Amino acid sequence: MNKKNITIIGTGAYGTALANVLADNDNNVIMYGIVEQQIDDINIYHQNSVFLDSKKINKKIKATNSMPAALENTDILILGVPTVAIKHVVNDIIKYAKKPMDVINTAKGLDEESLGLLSTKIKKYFEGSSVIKTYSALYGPSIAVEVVDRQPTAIMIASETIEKAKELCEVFSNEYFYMYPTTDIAGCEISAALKNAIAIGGGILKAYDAGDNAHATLLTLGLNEMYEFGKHFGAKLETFLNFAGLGDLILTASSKKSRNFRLGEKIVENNDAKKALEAFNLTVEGVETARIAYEIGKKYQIDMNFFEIIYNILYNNVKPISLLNNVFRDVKLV
Ligand SMILES: NC(=O)C1=CN([C@@H]2O[C@H](COP(=O)(O)OP(=O)(O)OC[C@H]3O[C@@H](n4cnc5c(N)ncnc54)[C@H](O)[C@@H]3O)[C@@H](O)[C@H]2O)C=CC1
Ligand SMILES: O=C(CO)COP(=O)(O)O
Repeated sequence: MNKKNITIIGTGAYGTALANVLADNDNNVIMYGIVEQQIDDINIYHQNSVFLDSKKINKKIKATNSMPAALENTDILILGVPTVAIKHVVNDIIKYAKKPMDVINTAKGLDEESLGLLSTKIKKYFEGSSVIKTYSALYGPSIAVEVVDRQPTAIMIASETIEKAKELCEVFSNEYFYMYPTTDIAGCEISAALKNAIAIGGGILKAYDAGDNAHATLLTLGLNEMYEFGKHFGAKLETFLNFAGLGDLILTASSKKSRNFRLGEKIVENNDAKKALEAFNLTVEGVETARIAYEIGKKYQIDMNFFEIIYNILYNNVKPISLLNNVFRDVKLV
């Protein structure tokens, strides 16, 4: 495989983890960031301590605060910022990119405006420009810190064609990072977004010490609601059984390494979602997703008992105990 020139937008936890995989695979990797401290940390100390403690990353990774410099000769562009920042960064990318690129999104969210898919929105942002050659996105259980530790990780890449997905698998895959190709962008995206809200529920149940039976039941109900939701967007069942669906749901709704899970625990500690959110200064995509999923559920009359409960806890001042009291009552399976 030829060396690729890869630009990662964002110097956060996941962007850094992917940079490490790609540099380990001998690609040229440059990260674009807006926080000087993170850029210096990467360039000088070969670490990104705000997100990943003092774990060392590949010395070949470079970082810059100059978008034009970051986009000098890019073959593959990775959007490594949270959903809320995507519009802003794409505007700049269009201004400074020099040639058409394979664009890969990593954000896990939904589109609020159209009550639809984030991929549709991202492609729309690029519309009319010639800088996007193909669109793909990464999904699956991959907590950044474990990827940086080179612990075995398996995820999916969803592209518009299977040929492109397979080609990109070659770029990312190595002995600790396995990538599975698919064209089911909708299934992957819905799984990835919705599991974050379910992970908040996982943290809530854990904090109440609800037990392993309850936890397993939540995962089962959550997976069913994810699929019920996905059907409205033409998603395929097999994606929900793959790394993007079942895999990421099990991970994030069970692990203290997940920020969404930890937010759930904090909500119980505070007995109040608003207070917990005020004190929680980390990227938690599940909060916005719960609201948008709830709206989409209403629009398409999708039966989503779990999402209604979690929405009410997050936005309507309903106490977190209501998850324990209600989620096991109105059980509907696919
Ligand atoms: N952390 C993880 O383990 C994983 C995260 N993801 C997803 O990746 C996406 C990014 O998450 P993380 O890396 O975890 O977030 P993070 O909170 O660790 O980092 C976000 C980064 O984006 C940067 N940023 C924000 N606005 C920006 C802008 N306008 N221009 C340039 N940079 C900007 C911040 O400075 C920060 O460096 C999220 O959607 C998340 O769900 C996916 C898989 C694993
Ligand atoms: O999506 C993730 C792992 O696959 C990361 O989960 P959190 O955003 O909850 O930390």
